[in-house]
Amino acid sequence: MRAPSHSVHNSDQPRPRFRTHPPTTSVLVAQCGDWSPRTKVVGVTPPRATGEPLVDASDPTSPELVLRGATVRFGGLTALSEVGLAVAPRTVHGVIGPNGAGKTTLFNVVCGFVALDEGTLELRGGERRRHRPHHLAGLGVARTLQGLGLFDRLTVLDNVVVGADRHARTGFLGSLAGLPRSSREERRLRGRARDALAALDVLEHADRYPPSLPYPVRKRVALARVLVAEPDLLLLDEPASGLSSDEMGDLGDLIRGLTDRMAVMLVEHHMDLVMRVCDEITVLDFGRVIAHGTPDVVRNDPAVLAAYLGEVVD
Ligand SMILES: Nc1ncnc2c1ncn2[C@@H]1O[C@H](COP(=O)(O)OP(=O)(O)OP(=O)(O)O)[C@@H](O)[C@H]1O
Repeated sequence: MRAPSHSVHNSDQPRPRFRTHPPTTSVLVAQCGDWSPRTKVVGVTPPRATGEPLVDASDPTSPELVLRGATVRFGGLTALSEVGLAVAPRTVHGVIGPNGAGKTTLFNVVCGFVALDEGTLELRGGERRRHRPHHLAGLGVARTLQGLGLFDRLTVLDNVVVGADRHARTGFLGSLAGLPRSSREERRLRGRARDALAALDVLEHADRYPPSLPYPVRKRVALARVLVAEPDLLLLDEPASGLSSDEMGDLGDLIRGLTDRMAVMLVEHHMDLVMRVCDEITVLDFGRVIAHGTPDVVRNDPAVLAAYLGEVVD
């Protein structure tokens, strides 16, 4: 790993740009990019490496996700180093950084695919170093995959019913094992799946099979499948890949619309989309947080500009 060419943020010492407040109530009040005019309470000051738990499932204003001192090593390589981050409810929190910065590793930590070597992860289910990926739905977290992961041999509607599993009394695995669902429950889940498809404007394709649909439609179906679980926190991993600029504009509107119901953590390379939709952004480089704040703060941060070495950040 090459040595950082600039100073890095120590998660124990909040950067002077941020207003620091007592934990949990600490907020940045910000106007965000092109999404003004609106003044919204967004963001939670990045937490210190140690301290009292911040996530409180009974408090709708508490963060959905808190990482403290998050460190992951792969052999001799430190992929994440003392990362502190908090995702406020009903906001879009972007995670950006150059190639190899640690974005995917961070995502995988939240999803339970990678365990922390040091530090803690808090979700609504409590503080932990690692949780199992199959517990994610129960913790109110859903994720999209870079690949769409749709079942080709299931109709669009059935693909989305699979995502409603969290709300089923007899889960998808249970039904695979031959446990019957009542017809009432089946109707309820199908109703939910139809609502999710309608919300994403793809209900007309409910009876079709994914391979027969254009890519942008399949992307919406994949999103419907995670939204039907009604997560508190949605993890979006490069959702703009493969979309045209018009489609990206629609996606931006869609992501903003989700904040009525949930928080979104967005890993994305398309800076225009990130700057447009995010309430706040954490910037990683060499596994460390080098900047955090609103799009306007981040896009003008010299450390961010240096990390991108001339890439346009707007
Ligand atoms: N399983 C692994 N084993 C060893 N090294 C890994 C592993 N996963 C990631 N790394 C290394 O950790 C560092 C961070 O990788 P990561 O994929 O998280 O970065 P990224 O920001 O997602 O990059 P990109 O934008 O290119 O996808 C890189 O140096 C990468 O080579």
